[in-house]
Amino acid sequence: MNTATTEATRELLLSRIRDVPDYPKPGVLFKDITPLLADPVAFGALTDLFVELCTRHGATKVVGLEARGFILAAPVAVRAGLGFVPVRKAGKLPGATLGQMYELEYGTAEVEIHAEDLSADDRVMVIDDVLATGGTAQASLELIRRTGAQVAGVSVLMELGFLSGRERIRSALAGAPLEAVITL
Ligand SMILES: O=P(O)(O)OC[C@H]1O[C@H](OP(=O)(O)OP(=O)(O)O)[C@H](O)[C@@H]1O
Ligand SMILES: Nc1ncnc2[nH]cnc12
Repeated sequence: MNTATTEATRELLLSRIRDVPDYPKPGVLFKDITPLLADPVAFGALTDLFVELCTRHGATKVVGLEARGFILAAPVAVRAGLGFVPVRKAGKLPGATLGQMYELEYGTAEVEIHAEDLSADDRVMVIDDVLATGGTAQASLELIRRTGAQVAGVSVLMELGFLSGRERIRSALAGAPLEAVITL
């Protein structure tokens, strides 16, 4: 994130993220963004930051990752004047989909996109709350690549650096930027 992200804004956002130990399972420190969503000043400041990144990187579409990514990405798309496209967990989209499996800590999961929602003319900004292991973002980038669209970047509120998601998605980014407002 560049100098336009003031330290005061970062501090405000960080103060609105609640740590919940041992959720959803023992050993996980869950980063709960509901206090941030409940504060219109903080939510508005984060939306402004993401809009600025969409503009800077020339996005034509905003992709949100289910479910918390939907909440953050939708107001960005509206404010930036761009279309919103959901990447959903498998089995939720009614039309013709592309699907991508990915590995979780234990087992596998799958995400899907409506194939007709993106085309080769699009440059896509992917928005989510957390980059952890990078599995969700990596699968989503692969889906976007398969539609023929370009990736303008991935923007997240929080990067959990110790889980090395940045390294995992490096090749899928193909040179596009990963922007994290807060790195922990
Ligand atoms: O980098 P990763 O290890 O893939 O983890 C990050 C993902 O995990 C969380 O979503 P989750 O699947 O818990 O879904 P939710 O937003 O529906 O709660 C988070 O919102 C990211 O999408
Ligand atoms: N620690 C965490 N907190 C919130 N969301 C997450 N997604 C993956 N790891 C997470």
